Amino acid sequence: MTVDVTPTSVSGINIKSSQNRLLIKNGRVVNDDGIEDLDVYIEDGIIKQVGRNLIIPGGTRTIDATGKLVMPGGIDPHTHFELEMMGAKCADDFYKGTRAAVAGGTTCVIDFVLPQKGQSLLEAYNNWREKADGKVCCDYGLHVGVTWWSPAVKKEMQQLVSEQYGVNSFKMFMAYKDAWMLDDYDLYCAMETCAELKALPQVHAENGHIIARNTEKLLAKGVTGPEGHQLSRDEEVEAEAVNRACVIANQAGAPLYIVHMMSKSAVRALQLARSRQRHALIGETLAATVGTDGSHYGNACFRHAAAHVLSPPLRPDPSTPQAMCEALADDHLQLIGSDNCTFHEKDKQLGKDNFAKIPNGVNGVEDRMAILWQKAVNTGIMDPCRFVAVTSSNAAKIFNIWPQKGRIAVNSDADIVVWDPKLERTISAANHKQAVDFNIS
Ligand SMILES: NC(=O)NCCC(=O)O
Ligand SMILES: [Zn+2]
Repeated sequence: MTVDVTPTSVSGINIKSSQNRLLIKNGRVVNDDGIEDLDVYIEDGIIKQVGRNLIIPGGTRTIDATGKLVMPGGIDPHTHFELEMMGAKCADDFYKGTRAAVAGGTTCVIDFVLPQKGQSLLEAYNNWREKADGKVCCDYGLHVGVTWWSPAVKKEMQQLVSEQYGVNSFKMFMAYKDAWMLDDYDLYCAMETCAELKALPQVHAENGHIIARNTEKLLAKGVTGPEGHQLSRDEEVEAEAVNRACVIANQAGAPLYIVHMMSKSAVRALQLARSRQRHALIGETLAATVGTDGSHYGNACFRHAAAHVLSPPLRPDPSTPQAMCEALADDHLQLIGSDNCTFHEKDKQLGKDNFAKIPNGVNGVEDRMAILWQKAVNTGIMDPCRFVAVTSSNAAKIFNIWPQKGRIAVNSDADIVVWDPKLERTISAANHKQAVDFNIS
């Protein structure tokens, strides 16, 4: 991600007030380490006072948050806006995607720059900045993908971590053979470079060679529908790659962040690796796997089944969603992202006769916080403080973003959501850049 925050554009959002002073009154403030009944006063996008009976200037716009929770805005560590992959382009651009994010209570997203094989990382980074700047409705940062390896890539990684770019995380793929996948040698080199640069390596952990061979075998047997997607890459294929990625990170002397962990087997592999690892192992899961399971791949309707195709896939084991909530609650996993990567129906049709050609990706940037609230907080698996940790403050800490983010405290950026526990969603959000609030109901 970059440390820079680009200016926000709020065009198109129903702005209720352009005042730069806002008081959120009578709410319960939730941080990752406690809950208190407090009022929050914001001026020019910065939290100026937190307490009761605050003395504030006249004419300040007030939100009555009685019965509501006042929480740090969500940070979604994993989105793909305007990404081109598998012959299609994601339906959400940076405007639509970040607008949806804010409507769901997320005030910062971290997207992925994914260079084509052979493409300059700097060129790809600049392209992504061009796509996003001026369009985003909330803060954003960028992780950069290392999709091929050479001394030139290493040099560009060194440049990208400089203050000019501020990147501090690089993502490598162990899947998508013949596209973004790195072999183990190159993955080792990339992780060593991350360790040298004090950047955080991230991996998509699935065994791309096994997936490729299983796909050939399934197609030869006449399995062409979306059910073939999960059959070609079961839990073991994910867990093996998690273990291998941890071993390589350990050898490279690097910490490791594993994106979109989708199965109980993968979480077990991560837990096992933690007992021997020299550096931190961080696990992210997705709203999709907390929200539902892989039974959709058996749906007779191609449109329905293909809409659920993402990698790693949703798992057929129906106990997976609850297990993922428990893993987040117990700190076996540390974050929940959306991996928002939406495709129009016509694009999913590219794989009508061959599941391996269905563009991979689902929605979730708007729904991430509500899904976790419903599945984990309302069920008693997780308390609101842990909810704040896994949806916001852990990302702020892990990616070292703006230390003042992810926390409701004096002098923090006023990225705030007012959360209605009865409606199970945000009813209002304040964005620090313009100190506006908007009603999304
Ligand atoms: N996850 C997925 O299926 N699509 C987005 C690209 C990726 O992260 O693998
Ligand atoms: Zn992704």
